[in-house]
Amino acid sequence: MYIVTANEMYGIDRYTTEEIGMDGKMLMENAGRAISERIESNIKNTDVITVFAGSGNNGGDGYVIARTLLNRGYQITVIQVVPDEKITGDARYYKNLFINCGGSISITGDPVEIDEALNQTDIVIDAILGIGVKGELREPIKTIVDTINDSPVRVISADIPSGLPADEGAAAFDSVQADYTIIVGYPKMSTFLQHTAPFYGEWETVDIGFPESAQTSLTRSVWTDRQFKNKMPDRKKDSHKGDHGRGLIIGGSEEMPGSIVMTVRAALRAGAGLVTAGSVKQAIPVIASQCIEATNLKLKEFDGVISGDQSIPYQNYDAIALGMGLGRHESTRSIVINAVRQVDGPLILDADGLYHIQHDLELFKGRTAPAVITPHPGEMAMLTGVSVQEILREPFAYSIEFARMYQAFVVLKGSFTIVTAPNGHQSVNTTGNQGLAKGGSGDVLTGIILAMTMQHEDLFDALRNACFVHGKAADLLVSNSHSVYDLMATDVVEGIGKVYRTFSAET
Ligand SMILES: NC(=O)C1=CN([C@@H]2O[C@H](COP(=O)(O)OP(=O)(O)OC[C@H]3O[C@@H](n4cnc5c(N)ncnc54)[C@H](O)[C@@H]3O)[C@@H](O)[C@H]2O)[C@H](O)CC1
Ligand SMILES: [K+]
Repeated sequence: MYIVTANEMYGIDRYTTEEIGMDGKMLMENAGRAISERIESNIKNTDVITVFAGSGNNGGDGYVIARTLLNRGYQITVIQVVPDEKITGDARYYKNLFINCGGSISITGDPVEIDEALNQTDIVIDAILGIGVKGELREPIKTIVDTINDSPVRVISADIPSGLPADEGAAAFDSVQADYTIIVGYPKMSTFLQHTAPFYGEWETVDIGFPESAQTSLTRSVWTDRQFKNKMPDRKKDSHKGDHGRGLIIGGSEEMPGSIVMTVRAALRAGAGLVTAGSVKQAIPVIASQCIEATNLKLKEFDGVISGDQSIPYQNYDAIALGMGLGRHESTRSIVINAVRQVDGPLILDADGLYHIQHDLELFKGRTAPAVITPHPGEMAMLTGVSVQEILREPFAYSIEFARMYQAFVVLKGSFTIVTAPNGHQSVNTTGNQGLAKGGSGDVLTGIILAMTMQHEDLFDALRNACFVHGKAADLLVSNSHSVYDLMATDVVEGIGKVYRTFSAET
């Protein structure tokens, strides 16, 4: 499922009308009808419905919905929140059809009248503004949006909650709070941003007839169950441990032996053939007792942390993960710097590994094998020199800038983790829940990433599948034996098996 910006959506619209030759009116009729079908399956036939229609094509969709539901016997009226001369083009055409079918319209922006209407309404269809919203809401629309939000009525938004920007980047906005949004064509970027996603309520998309060829330039999508299943490599019956990768995980310190344990366990559960944990001698007994399946590599230490002054036989491994529980001691830094310089297979940097590389990012440009960074928004802010708020406001843009500039894969973690490839292609993960907002979750993800990297031919697929498995494990656990309160990172490791069983054709 592709994710679009407003501009990309307008481009698809233009292509469909100008190149394919579909009439704009037909698209609007298709949109209004498809939305009406979904509305019908979400309401009672006794519900009193009010459509709020604005001046643009979103208002036009509103008039198609009003006519469709009126003709199906629903009690439905329209409040047009802009003066009549603003209704032009296709929207005017559909307004006239609604009137010709006996529909009734009141034209008002008066909050008292609107409040009275809301008191007699069960369902609001929000067709005030679509993806054409620009800047702050003007009056009377701003007050109307507040009035709708203050009312207990159920709100169904057409395409996008009115006022909400389709794209990332907006700091402040007023928006209708929808209970349910029926999105036209493709989900917009704001469906997957932490601060804008909640305005959509539940959502789904409707197909209005855009041709497949309209999608060719799109590079941003949601990673789905089906894609996970398609891209998950088969395990051959005659395979042996060497076929599933030999991974090295470097991290841990005397004070923090736990996080590398979670990474190692997750890598093994996720299917890595052989995993070696490289750490200080003080941490190895903990790692060895918690993951008896792993082998250990005792690294030189300095004051309880891994010493930067040593060489590591990276060439013996298929992929390396580095950083969890490493600590921020100056003497550890050159382990990270040297790894970025020397590891000539896939290198995954996480946690303190990212801290140590922050001033030497240029080294990524000299690598011949891929690098993966797995920052949370705070770490991404550190790496890019902007605030966390800025990262959260434009996670797609900051990820793409980093990935392109340093030719690295970026896994920007969050409620919608975004995976970005060096060529700028992006994928959003929608599995996972708030139970994952806990210490250790990132360590587990890194272990899964390491295992997936060694089992997939394509690294972008590996990263997307890793994020999928991590979130899905949490989802399955929360829907069965756990809750978003008690879920721990170690539970998520155990949940990996549930994901594989659920998606495996053999069980
Ligand atoms: N191909 C498609 O995606 C289709 C989309 N449809 C629907 O059309 C809208 C987009 O329509 P558009 O006319 O471009 O924009 P809007 O309806 O969002 O409204 C523009 C309208 O709003 C006024 N306005 C803009 N900003 C503000 C503001 N801050 N305050 C107040 N008023 C504002 C502006 O003056 C314009 O008059 C899309 O979302 C779909 O719902 C088609 O129906 C089918 C094809
Ligand atoms: K809307």
